[in-house]
This record gives sequence, C-alpha cells and structure tokens, in this order.
Amino acid sequence: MTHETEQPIVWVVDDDASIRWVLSEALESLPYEIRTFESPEDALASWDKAPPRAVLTDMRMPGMDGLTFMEALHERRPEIPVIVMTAHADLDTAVNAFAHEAFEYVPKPFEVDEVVALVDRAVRKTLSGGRRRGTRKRTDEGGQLSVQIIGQAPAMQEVFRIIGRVSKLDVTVLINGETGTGKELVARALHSLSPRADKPFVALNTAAIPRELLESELFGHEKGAFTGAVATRIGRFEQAHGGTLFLDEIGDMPVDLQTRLLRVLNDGTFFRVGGRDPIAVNVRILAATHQDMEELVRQGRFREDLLYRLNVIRIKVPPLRERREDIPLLLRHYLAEEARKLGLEEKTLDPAVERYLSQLPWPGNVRQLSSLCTWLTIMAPGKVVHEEDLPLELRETQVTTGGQETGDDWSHALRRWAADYLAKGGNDLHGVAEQTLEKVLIQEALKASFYHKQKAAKRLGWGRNTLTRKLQQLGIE
Ligand SMILES: Nc1ncnc2c1ncn2[C@@H]1O[C@H](COP(=O)(O)OP(=O)(O)OP(=O)(O)O)[C@@H](O)[C@H]1O
Repeated sequence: MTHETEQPIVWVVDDDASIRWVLSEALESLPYEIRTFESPEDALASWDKAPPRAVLTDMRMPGMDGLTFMEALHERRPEIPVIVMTAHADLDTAVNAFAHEAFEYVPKPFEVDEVVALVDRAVRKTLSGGRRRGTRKRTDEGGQLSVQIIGQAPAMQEVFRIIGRVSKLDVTVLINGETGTGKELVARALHSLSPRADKPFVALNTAAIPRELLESELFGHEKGAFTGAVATRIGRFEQAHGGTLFLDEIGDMPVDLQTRLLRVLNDGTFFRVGGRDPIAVNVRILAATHQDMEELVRQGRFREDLLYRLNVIRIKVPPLRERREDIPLLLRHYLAEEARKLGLEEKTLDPAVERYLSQLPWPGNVRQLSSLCTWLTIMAPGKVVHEEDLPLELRETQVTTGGQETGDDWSHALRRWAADYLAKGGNDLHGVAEQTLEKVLIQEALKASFYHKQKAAKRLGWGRNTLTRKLQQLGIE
C-alpha cells in the first residue's frame, strides 16, 4: 500500500547527496511532503504513485539532464513549476532553462532560505491554478547566441539569470557597471536573444559625441536645418527601427535631450531636427551607465521620470575585482583568441603569473585584460609567459624582501598605490597614506571589538582619548 498524504508533494532531484540532505532539512519548515531522488529516472518512476506539485532539480546529472527531465515533467503535466539549480551556470544554460519554461533558475551556491521561499511560491502557484501552459511545441531552443560572455563567479551568474529571464521580453533594461566590464556585451546578448535579433542593433555612446551634435545624431536632421546640414540625414532612432538602440553612458545625456528621449519612449514618435512631420519608430531601448543614476537624479542632472522609464529591469555587471575567479578563465580565453586572430603562437601563463594577475585591481576591467593578452601574444618572447615578460606598468617594481616582515601582501599593494599616486603627479604622499592607514586600522579594530571603543583602543595599542581624537579628526562615525 502506498502511503497517501494530504500534503502537496515536492520533489528534490540532485545526484549530490549533500545537496539533497541540505534541501530536505531546509524544506522541512514548509507544510509539504519532500521527496528526494538521486536521478530524474528514479523520480519519474514514482510519478504514478504520487505526482509532485513542484520540482526542484539539478541541471547536470549523470543520466538524464535537468532540461530533458523538465520536458518529461511538462509532457505529463504542463503546469508543474520546475526550479532548476546549477553549479555550471553560463548564459546559454540560463537562457535554455527559461526557454524550457523553468519556473525559476538558481545558480549554485544558493541561499537556502531563498530556495525555500521559491519552492513555497512554486507550490502556491499551482494550488491557486497557476499559469496555463499550452502544449506548444518548443522549437525555440533559447535563440542563437552570437555573443560569448565569460564568467562563472556568482555575481556573473546573477547577470545570466536576469538575461535569461528577460530574453524573450521587449522590456527596457538599464545596465550598470564600471568601464570595460562588458555592458555593451550584455546589451548585444539581450538583443541577439530577443525577437528583434534579425533587426539592427545600433549603439550610441552619449558621452563620446559633442553635445551640439547629439540631437541630430539621435533624431537625424532635415536638409538645411542648420549650417552644414547639406542633406537630410536619418538618426540612430530611425536606423534602429524594428531593432534595438543601445544608449551607452546615458547618465551623460544633456537634460533637454532627456526630455526628448522620454517623449519618444512615451509616444513612439519624434521629429528630425528641423523637421515638421512626426516620425514613428518601434525601437527597444537598452541603456548603460557607470554612474549612480539615483545620485544624478538627486543632483538634478537626470530626469527622475526618465530613469523610471529606463529602469524597468536593472542588470549590474560586476567589476573584475569582485569576480577574481573569472580572471584566469578570461586570460586563457583572450590568449587563445588573440593568437588565433593574429595568426601567432598561443601563449600560456606561468602559474605564478596567473596568480599575480588574478590579484591586480584591473581598473579597466575586461577591456584592460584583453589588451594585455594582445600585448603578450605579440611581445612575450617564449611560449610561456613569465613575470619578467609582463609590461612594465604591471610588473612589481620592488625587490622582494624575502617576505620576512608581516603584512608583506599589503606592502606590495601599498607600493603600487604609491608609485601610481606619484606618477599621476600627486603630492603629500605621506599625509594621504597615513590618513588611509589610520582609518583602515581603526575601522578594523572597532569591528573586531564590536564597536566597543575602550576595547578597540586597546587592540590598537592606544589610549581611549587618542582613539576619540582620531575618530573626530578622520570623521569616522
Ligand atoms: N564577460 C566577458 N567575457 C568576455 N569578454 C568580455 C566580457 N566582458 C567584457 N568583455 C570584452 O571586454 C571589452 C569591453 O567590453 P564592453 O565594451 O562591453 O564594456 P563596457 O562596459 O560597455 O565598457 P564602457 O563602459 O567603457 O563602454 C569587449 O571587447 C568585450 O568583448
């Protein structure tokens, strides 16, 4: 006899026993019956006895994979919400998961509480009727992606998840990130996965075009609209008709143009400079910025209503220093690619060099890294790149002291910082460094003593009054 239960059943399928254990413990808190399986085959074998209300499954497993499993489940019952987890997240996987109508996509490692909340949402959705899924044939395998975005760090997996989520939707996306982090690459991926993929992708860097030309660049102009307008010219909006317009550095757009942009977004029409007839366009806007847009709004430099309009979905692309585990992957990728492009021998990095490069600050992010790979492919003398083959500006300038002093690691960083500061023409080196040093030491000592001033002073080797005075001087709360 099978044991019948009133509670909705949730399947957890993962070949990793520890994950099954963690999840079944955590999901105990929900009023559902949790059943764990080592493989999709085992799970499906129990379908007839007790079909699940929701399924949480791993993506890569030795037998049937997560996507095939999801198809098998949806064939039996299209409305079953399936949450897929994966440790091997890349953009294709994320897009595929959503193309196969995953309920949600969770990159590993995940926050257990979030997964519990997700499972709860999934079950409630089916209990309340859920969304109707037709038996439509799935011919779309997630679109053809011509853009390769490299990244395995959790912060990148979040980027892939969002791209996958919005891939088929015609929504405006605001992409945030420092220079060279890949904002344009993300925009291209969004375009190439969208239904507009076979229409133009037009990019415009707002900051790179002189203010007085920007308007006609965006909207075009009629012949004779201004001196030099010898012929009618269409702008980027018209060029992008049917497709996507990528507005880079949107935060630099002058306020009067922001007003015009908002008008196009609202009514889909605009006038060429000097034009009388409204022109209708159908354009999806993707915008990018390295700036804090909310701050620009506070300073009155960016229209709040335009920000709301652009910021339907926000993607934050992390800088390289927040995803250091991706640095070796990117180095290898670009060394291979540059060698192929230039028709030269592919260089490999000495492991020490790879480690060294992985801890650099990379202010220019992936763009800087890829230029380094070009340089090395051309300039490094042998097949293996050693430390002395690195360009001068990346090489450690100091002679190592044998590492006898403590804090050797930060003395490297400090040395680089000092050299850089001086190279940029900065003065008062000692004063500036001292302030930073004290601030950091004080903050850490405070943290380590749970913000107990007396204890922090002791940890610092100071009297309490000294600490109080320094806190005031340095303006530390
Ligand atoms: N994750 C990644 N994987 C592979 N290549 C990348 C990645 N991120 C960025 N790149 C490459 O780095 C270069 C810079 O990327 P991109 O132009 O998209 O950056 P950006 O953030 O738009 O820069 P900016 O703000 O300066 O315009 C490009 O050549 C791009 O292909």
